[in-house]
Amino acid sequence: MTSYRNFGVVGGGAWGTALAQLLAADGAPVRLWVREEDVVAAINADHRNPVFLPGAALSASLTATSALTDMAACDALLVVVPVPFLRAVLAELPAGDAPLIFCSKGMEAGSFAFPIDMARELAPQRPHAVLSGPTFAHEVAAGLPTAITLAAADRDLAAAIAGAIARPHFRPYVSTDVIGAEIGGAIKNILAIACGIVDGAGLGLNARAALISRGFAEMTRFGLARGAQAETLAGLAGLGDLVLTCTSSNSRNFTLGQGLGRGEDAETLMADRRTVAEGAFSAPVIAAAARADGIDMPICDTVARLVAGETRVADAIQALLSRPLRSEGR
Ligand SMILES: NC(=O)C1=CN([C@@H]2O[C@H](COP(=O)(O)OP(=O)(O)OC[C@H]3O[C@@H](n4cnc5c(N)ncnc54)[C@H](O)[C@@H]3O)[C@@H](O)[C@H]2O)C=CC1
Ligand SMILES: O=C(CO)COP(=O)(O)O
Repeated sequence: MTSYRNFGVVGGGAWGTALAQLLAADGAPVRLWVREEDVVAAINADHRNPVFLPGAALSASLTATSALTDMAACDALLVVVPVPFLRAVLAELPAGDAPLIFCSKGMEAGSFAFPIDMARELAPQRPHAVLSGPTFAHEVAAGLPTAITLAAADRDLAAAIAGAIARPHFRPYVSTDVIGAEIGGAIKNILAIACGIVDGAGLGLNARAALISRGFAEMTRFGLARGAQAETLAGLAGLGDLVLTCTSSNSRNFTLGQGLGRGEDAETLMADRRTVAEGAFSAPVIAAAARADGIDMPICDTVARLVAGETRVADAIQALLSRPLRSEGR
């Protein structure tokens, strides 16, 4: 079985930096591609990423570069670029046959592509995998216990990557259900916004539990229709991540929702922030994909309309609560 030793990480936000640190903590050399020159300089000089992961001390063996060509020497690449910017970065990646392991959570506007779909189009010669689960970046960087799904269509590839990135406190579970892992991560972000809205509007914990549960029903409907396995959606990359981000103000999606719930508008909340709340990008895309496929996703659709400023929180809640009664299995 191939063993991967020379990892590169493409994307120096909070999650890319935390994953690079995970792999470099034992002194292994890890190359991190970072778009922002000030962040490259801070990582190489001070071993810190003050913009995206303040507070985490980084190993000296983790080095940053702003040249994508420097990633050509790596034998596996973790790709951690937010989905709206992913296509442009993939198009600039140097050619090679090192596997791409996608760690971003979202669906692209217009194409309805998940990261793996973009990779099939732009880097078909490379093997592909998905890494997704309940993983706040600052906790992984701090070495706190974490479990995650590592999915690849080729089980041997998944097992080889899982073995190479596993650490005593970081435990990947192997799966071949790539689409399930991608759908779980993309949809939980949208539902985290919904739960933040409920929190910001002071609607109580019953409402939050109802949203998690009915939101999971939406994730399951969408996932099963696209060939995902129920056990993946009920696992770390689906329900596990849903619970994490729907219950914590460490989640950027949840805090965006809290602002919306307090009555602030989405444009103001998202202006000037350098971090991403992927759910705000994915909500209209998933809602449109579901509509096109005839899949009922009222919560995701409502989040999309709230983020677009097309409805107010009070009206949206009223509309959701006044839907006709139905059986729970639907
Ligand atoms: N932060 C976390 O705890 C976790 C994040 N993720 C996912 O990882 C992905 C990346 O998120 P974070 O690392 O948290 O990002 P972040 O929010 O910390 O930083 C924003 C990132 O976007 C990049 N960016 C901004 N404009 C860009 C452009 N025009 N072209 C290319 N890149 C651009 C920045 O360089 C930076 O890397 C997202 O899909 C997120 O959902 C997944 C698991 C955990
Ligand atoms: O995906 C995450 C944890 O698994 C991070 O969530 P946020 O992007 O909402 O902060």
